[in-house]
Amino acid sequence: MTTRKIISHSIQAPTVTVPGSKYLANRYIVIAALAGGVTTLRNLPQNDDIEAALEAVSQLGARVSYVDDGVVEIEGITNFQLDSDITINCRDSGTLSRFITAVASNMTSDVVIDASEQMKQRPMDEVSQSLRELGVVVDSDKLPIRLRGPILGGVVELDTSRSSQYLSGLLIACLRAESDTRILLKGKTVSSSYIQLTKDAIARFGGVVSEVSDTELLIPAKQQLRATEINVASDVVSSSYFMAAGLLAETSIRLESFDFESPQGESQFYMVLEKMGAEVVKQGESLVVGYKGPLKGIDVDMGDMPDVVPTLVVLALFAEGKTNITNIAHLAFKESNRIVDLCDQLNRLGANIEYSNDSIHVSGGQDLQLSNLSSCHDHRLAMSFALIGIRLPGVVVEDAQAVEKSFPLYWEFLEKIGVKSEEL
Ligand SMILES: O=C(O)C1=C[C@@H](OP(=O)(O)O)[C@@H](O)[C@H](O)C1
Ligand SMILES: C=C(OP(=O)(O)O)C(=O)O
Repeated sequence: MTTRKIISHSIQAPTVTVPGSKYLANRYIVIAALAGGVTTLRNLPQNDDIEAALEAVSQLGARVSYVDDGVVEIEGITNFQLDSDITINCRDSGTLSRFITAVASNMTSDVVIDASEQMKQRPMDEVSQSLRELGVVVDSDKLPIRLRGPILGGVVELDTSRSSQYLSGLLIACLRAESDTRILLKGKTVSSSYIQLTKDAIARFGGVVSEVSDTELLIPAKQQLRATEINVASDVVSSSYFMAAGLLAETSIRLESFDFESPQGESQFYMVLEKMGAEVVKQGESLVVGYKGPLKGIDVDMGDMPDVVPTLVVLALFAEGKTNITNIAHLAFKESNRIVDLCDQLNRLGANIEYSNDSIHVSGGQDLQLSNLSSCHDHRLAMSFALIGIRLPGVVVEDAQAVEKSFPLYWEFLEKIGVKSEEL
């Protein structure tokens, strides 16, 4: 475990281009594995989750070639019956665990899906139960899970009130099912914009998913997906840390190649900042977020922007007045419990944050005292906590290497924009 102290900053209107989106990459990699031919992915982010995804599809028989920096070719699986059992390690990735459990259900030989101890605590029941209903043999509702396909198809009820990833995984996996699949949604779908991200990714490979109604989806059977060439757009969540860094340093920040077209909820985080009083300017493909004066607390529903809640809470600590964040019960099932762990850690600074099972209430402008903050092995807490050092130099982030999950170069990126930190 590494510990980092944020020492000082000298941020002055920097320009940043963040790496490619892990969200898009996760989708393209598994869909490419099911497609015929060779897919080329450019601007692929290099991080632990994506490494695990590439390893997983290559274990299933896709041929993965590293062509150049950030360029990978994936030749789709041709033989869905492997000679021996395999065990896939999803490490800390919830997205991969949910997606690959469904995708590997197309194999007619045994596959074991495993993951880190942290990931094993996150729910998988909805995935295993729905796959069983679709004809897959699944031995457990918790990781590690041993399964054997194929996916026969049919009608399945799916509860998407804890995670949208269950549905995204099924939409991708059932493209190859033996007969049509109808998915009937139960409960309120959380993080619903991620479903559109999945549908768009499927469409890029020529796949079809029809929306029969708000609660029913139809996936035609035995689809022949076509390999393609994709330049992975930039990561909208990684961008959030630099927007926040600029505002905390009372300067502006320019994000180049910002993915304005993304359906992912977090791509609209700049609008939340605008509501708090930031100046936001779109210049071609760049987004400039500027400081106009102290930010103001707001009331905001973050149900569809789950992954930038830690960034927002850190900003809210330094805003005037109260920020009330609602509709976030699903944050309990992330790498950490992103309601309880996030707030308990920040309260070590004397922040006085209140929370319930689906909301966080931050009173800005409290007197903060230096303290060590544990990331709780959650990359998003590590990256957000580091930003506090811009206002409170000396803050220490424990378990700082958690950033490797999505953004291993985070500390170097911070250094480049003028935030100095050191490993203790
Ligand atoms: O489909 C995806 O890529 C993701 C969906 C969201 O999860 P939930 O649907 O579980 O909220 C998000 O928090 C996660 O980081 C990635
Ligand atoms: C929750 C996250 O990822 P995952 O669910 O894939 O572990 C995240 O990246 O913030």
